[in-house]
Amino acid sequence: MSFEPRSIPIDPDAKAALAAKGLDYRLIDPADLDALDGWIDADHRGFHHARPRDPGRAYDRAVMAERRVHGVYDDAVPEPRVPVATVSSWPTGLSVPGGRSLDGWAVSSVTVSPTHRRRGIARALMEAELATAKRAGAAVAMLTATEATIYGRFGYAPAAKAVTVEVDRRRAHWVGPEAPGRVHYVEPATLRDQAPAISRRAVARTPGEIDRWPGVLDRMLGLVDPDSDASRALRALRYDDEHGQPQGFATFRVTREPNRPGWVEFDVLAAATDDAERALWRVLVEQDFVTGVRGLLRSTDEPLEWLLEDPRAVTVSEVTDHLWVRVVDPAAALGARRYGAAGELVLEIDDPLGYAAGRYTLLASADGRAVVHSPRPDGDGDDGAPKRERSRARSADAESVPSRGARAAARAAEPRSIRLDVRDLASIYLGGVRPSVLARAGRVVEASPGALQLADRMFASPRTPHLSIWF
Ligand SMILES: CC(=O)SCCNC(=O)CCNC(=O)[C@H](O)C(C)(C)COP(=O)(O)OP(=O)(O)OC[C@H]1O[C@@H](n2cnc3c(N)ncnc32)[C@H](O)[C@@H]1OP(=O)(O)O
Repeated sequence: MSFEPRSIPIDPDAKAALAAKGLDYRLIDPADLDALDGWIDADHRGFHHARPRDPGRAYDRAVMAERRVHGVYDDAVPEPRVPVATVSSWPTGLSVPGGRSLDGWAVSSVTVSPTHRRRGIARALMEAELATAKRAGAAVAMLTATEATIYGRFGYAPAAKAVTVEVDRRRAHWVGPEAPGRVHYVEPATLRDQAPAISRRAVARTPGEIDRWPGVLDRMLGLVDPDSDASRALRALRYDDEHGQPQGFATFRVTREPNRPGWVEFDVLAAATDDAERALWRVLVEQDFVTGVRGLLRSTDEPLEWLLEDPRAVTVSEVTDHLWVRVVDPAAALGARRYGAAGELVLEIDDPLGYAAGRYTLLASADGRAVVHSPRPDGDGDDGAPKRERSRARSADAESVPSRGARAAARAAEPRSIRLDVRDLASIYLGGVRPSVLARAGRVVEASPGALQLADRMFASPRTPHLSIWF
């Protein structure tokens, strides 16, 4: 999905709702630098950051020029050029199981000034973003959240987790295979040309990752403000495969007191291959004169403990809901991913805001591809599934049914169905949690026997979903 995000008109409902509170909801023209700088100041203040200065401000201006940036203005404040609320958004791909990229709508920079909080400003902004996502043709909206209690009311739910991984250096004895390629130290600036392609491939193979926006790799590589202390402390590693092709990179810092062993800290490890992932981990954990290694925003499913003689050298903490997803077009979202098992499953989705409500029939074949049928607009109850697709999916699904009689019964039966809220759909969508776990929590309801077991098998993802950046 690539288009000018500012081409969509401003949401009239939010404009009217905020005008009724004496506030002006505006879409900012990035060429109006005074307005953009006021917005950037409000965004920094809203997240309790220090006032921005160059070159960070120049970076923010460049990033926001690619986005849809809204501010909410109150003429009664002493500095009316600084908005009392902010939000930014942009179209971007979300990797889904099977390797495809789903059209998504990323939402970020949601702040409301403490002087204007709890008057429904964030609600107006968030509802407008959903309407805009729908107009943009996105299948999902998505965000990363400061607090886990804010976004459920708008239909978002955790879809991919992230963890902090710590490794005790003294116990980190490598027993994993040798990678066929080599890891090199490189200057971060030399990665500028290679990082985007490696990163694209790493994103594509991991459900839950979103496309990297222009400029973010410069920030990761410390190139936005290369003379700052933080950037100068950054070291970069690159893995080249046995043919000399770059397949992964990582950046890290060592924090230490004088004459004391330090800690290796990193939050960037992008690997397009398993060899690259292993080799980079190895160099990170096998450093001398360090106490340990701390990797931030890592997967819940890192292979690391299986690569060390002592798996207890690895500890996992700060397990967080990281990627939040809100399904706005279930047919497009469900049709984009591959499924872990063939079958026919009906999803009866409840959505208080209406976007995803309805009955969706998911027909997955043995190769994992699926077609999705939703009710016809005339509401005659026929899901419109072509008979040929239905019988193919059913017969593949019936392979596990033992007897001929049972197979016939299964074929004659109504398709299996589950009932769930749009938030639960978001949580099972990438395979981050099994539908049966949400059923145990009293959220997903098995509407016909065997439906949960089928749903568990279908929604399973061969690779655990993971998002390794904040956005
Ligand atoms: C995607 C991102 O950008 S994540 C970043 C979120 N922003 C921050 O954390 C910055 C600091 N916080 C803030 O700026 C504000 O507190 C915001 C943006 C979270 C909320 O703004 P407000 O305008 O006060 O929210 P608003 O009045 O519209 O509240 C809407 C609903 O959310 C609830 N709510 C708002 N903030 C919170 C919160 N921090 N925790 C729990 N519930 C909240 C309100 O109670 C209200 O509930 P209801 O309508 O169901 O009764």
